[in-house]
Amino acid sequence: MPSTPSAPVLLGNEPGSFPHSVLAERHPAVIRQVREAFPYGPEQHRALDALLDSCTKGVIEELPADAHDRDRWQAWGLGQYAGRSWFDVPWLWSESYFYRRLLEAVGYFAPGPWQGIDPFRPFKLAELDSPETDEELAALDALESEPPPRRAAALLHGSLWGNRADLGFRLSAAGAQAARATQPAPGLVADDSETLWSLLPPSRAGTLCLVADNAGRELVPDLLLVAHLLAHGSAERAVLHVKPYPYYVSDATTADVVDAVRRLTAAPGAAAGYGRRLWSALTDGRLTVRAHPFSCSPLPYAAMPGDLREEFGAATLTVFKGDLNYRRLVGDHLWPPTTPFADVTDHFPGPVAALRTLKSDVITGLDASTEAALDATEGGHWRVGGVHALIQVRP
Ligand SMILES: O=P(O)(O)OC[C@H]1O[C@](O)(CO)[C@@H](O)[C@@H]1O
Repeated sequence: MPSTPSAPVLLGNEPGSFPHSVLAERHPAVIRQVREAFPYGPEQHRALDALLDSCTKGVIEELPADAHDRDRWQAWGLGQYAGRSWFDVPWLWSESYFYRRLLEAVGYFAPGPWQGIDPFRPFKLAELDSPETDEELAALDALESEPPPRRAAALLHGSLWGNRADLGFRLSAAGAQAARATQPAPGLVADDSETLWSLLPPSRAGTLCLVADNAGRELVPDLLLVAHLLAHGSAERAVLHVKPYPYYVSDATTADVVDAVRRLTAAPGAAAGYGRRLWSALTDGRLTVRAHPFSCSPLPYAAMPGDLREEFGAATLTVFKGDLNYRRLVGDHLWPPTTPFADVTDHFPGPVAALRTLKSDVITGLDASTEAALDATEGGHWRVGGVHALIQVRP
């Protein structure tokens, strides 16, 4: 990326900044919520106390010697960061490691009765079962009479704005207040949807990769979009990339995909048809689910391993959903907002798109007038409030 200006990596050590609030306030709130959601035993409570102490006042500690993924985390920088404050290392790294340690504290990885029990599952299920999800699914009935391109556009926007439904984000009072303050004026700050559709013409054979973000009310519209694209020939195959373990509270895992598809098949009206199509696409291999370890890595996608690079390189289009995936795609830097999206995704091996609502300071690809208008009307809140969104594409 020779023409791209360098920009500072985001750290969490500036009091008053958004990253600092995530480490100092949101992570303790996540520990509290998880503790209250399950009847964990004394050992787990002690481990959660220790994590709370470490992540707010202590330093990053090594993984236990017998941890199954110790080598992987060493390769991802653990040796370099151990012993340093959680606030002084790259924010992305610190957040990712927090979720890794939280799962360990509740016994998610260790053989035993709590192995594989998702500490965020109650919150994810509550959202999937909510009246809002019912309403969103009922709205599909009216779409049935629309011509396929209009239906596709509606489903694309459903998937995009579904990214507002982020359980971790709601734990931040600042984020929720900012969102309320500027409603009801959500707007797209960049819209490359025409380019996106040009990469998915109805007759095109090829593979669509969708790098999913949150479960529940984001994953459901993601799946609806995938079902539509498969049914209308915009993609012959689709690969849904999910997380190999629970992460950032509501990120989707394979279990969440199963819950979402079952929710669709059991729904009344048109939603059930989408569910049945997804079920058969999964069964016959047109839709596959991938849970690559790198999906939970604390590193940007510029550092992805060869197998993933090959896979994305062979896809017709890879769509990255959500804020965190955006940060990892463009690099977790405080870029000047007018930095071209094409420059910061230069490393990516194929056509790539981002569908994201804005929930962190990272932003690229704005035109100068949009940036000026946002700054003038909202100060810095537009970056983190979750009320604006973007569709960016690098063919
Ligand atoms: O679910 P998303 O859209 O990836 O958002 C994750 C959120 O979590 C954060 O990492 C903060 O924890 C923000 O960057 C982002 O707002």
